[in-house]
Amino acid sequence: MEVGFLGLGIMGKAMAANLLRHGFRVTVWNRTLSKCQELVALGAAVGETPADVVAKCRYTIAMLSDPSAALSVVFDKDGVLEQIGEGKGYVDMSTVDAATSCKISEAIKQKGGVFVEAPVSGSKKPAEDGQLVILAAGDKVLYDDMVPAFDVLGKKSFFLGEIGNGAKMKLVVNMIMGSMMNALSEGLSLADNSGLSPQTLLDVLDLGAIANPMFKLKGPSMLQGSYNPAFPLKHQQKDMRLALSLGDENAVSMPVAAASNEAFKKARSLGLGDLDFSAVYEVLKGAGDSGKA
Ligand SMILES: NC(=O)C1=CN([C@@H]2O[C@H](COP(=O)(O)OP(=O)(O)OC[C@H]3O[C@@H](n4cnc5c(N)ncnc54)[C@H](OP(=O)(O)O)[C@@H]3O)[C@@H](O)[C@H]2O)C=CC1
Ligand SMILES: O=CCCC(=O)O
Repeated sequence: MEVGFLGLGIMGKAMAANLLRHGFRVTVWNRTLSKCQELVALGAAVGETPADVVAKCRYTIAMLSDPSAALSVVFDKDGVLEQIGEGKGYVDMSTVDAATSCKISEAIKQKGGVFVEAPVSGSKKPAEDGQLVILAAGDKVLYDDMVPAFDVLGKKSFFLGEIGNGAKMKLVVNMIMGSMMNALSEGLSLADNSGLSPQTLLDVLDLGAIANPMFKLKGPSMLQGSYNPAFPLKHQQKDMRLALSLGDENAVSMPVAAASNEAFKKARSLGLGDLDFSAVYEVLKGAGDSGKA
């Protein structure tokens, strides 16, 4: 199967490499074109523009940072819309809001193409290992066509119906994840500031009812102040913002998420946006320290 791949950041690079390893023919494009070279070494071809990739491939996948990047790659000059049409499918796996997805879907349909949104749960390592959870919605025929690729990229894919449902599900999941990261950070800080060993707290958590892979993976590196980005904090804050906006639209009160968003915003304002989202611990640790007598 031949696919195009737009966006070779942390996730896109791992996902495109995975497709190549499994025998897919892949044509890649990235805004910073030099990032394509690593994929070329694995056998990828390069497109000069998103339009170029879509012209060449029946199916094109995108993995881009945020709504503005997702829209730009479709609607701007040399974008996807210039070449999409009858017999071509576009699959956006970026985390965006439902309105962005709907706008892209409508434009692609007007040109005769088909569209699926398919954001993912799981980070850099699951992307490298083909263990993502795919949250797809939109055109069911295109979804079925993409199953061989989804089977390589993920351990499970869900088809959630109409466009927007994949985006919404992803935002709900990440809203919970961001709030949990804040709760863990506050807990580590409280343990530390009240004379307990934060490492022992992690050991206790790991044996109880709230043990989870995220605490297990991120906890030890947070205690070392090591925040090598798997999931950049700026993207987590974007997801909290979009989830809060979904809450606004549906009159759902989300005080925990709102407070967590403030902590992520504060972390961004301190220049931590490109670090892993667990770097929010630096903000909450700081709050604890400043409270000391
Ligand atoms: N990292 C993670 O753990 C996960 C991330 N996600 C989501 O996946 C998406 C990608 O994440 P990730 O790979 O971590 O992000 P990165 O920041 O590593 O990569 C972002 C990608 O988007 C491209 N990009 C940004 N702005 C534009 C633009 N205006 N026009 C064209 N291309 C643009 C970047 O190009 P360039 O190289 O030129 O900057 C890069 O290829 C995000 O929506 C994120 O929320 C979902 C699950 C997990
Ligand atoms: O959007 C990023 C999600 C990261 C994860 O699921 O571990």
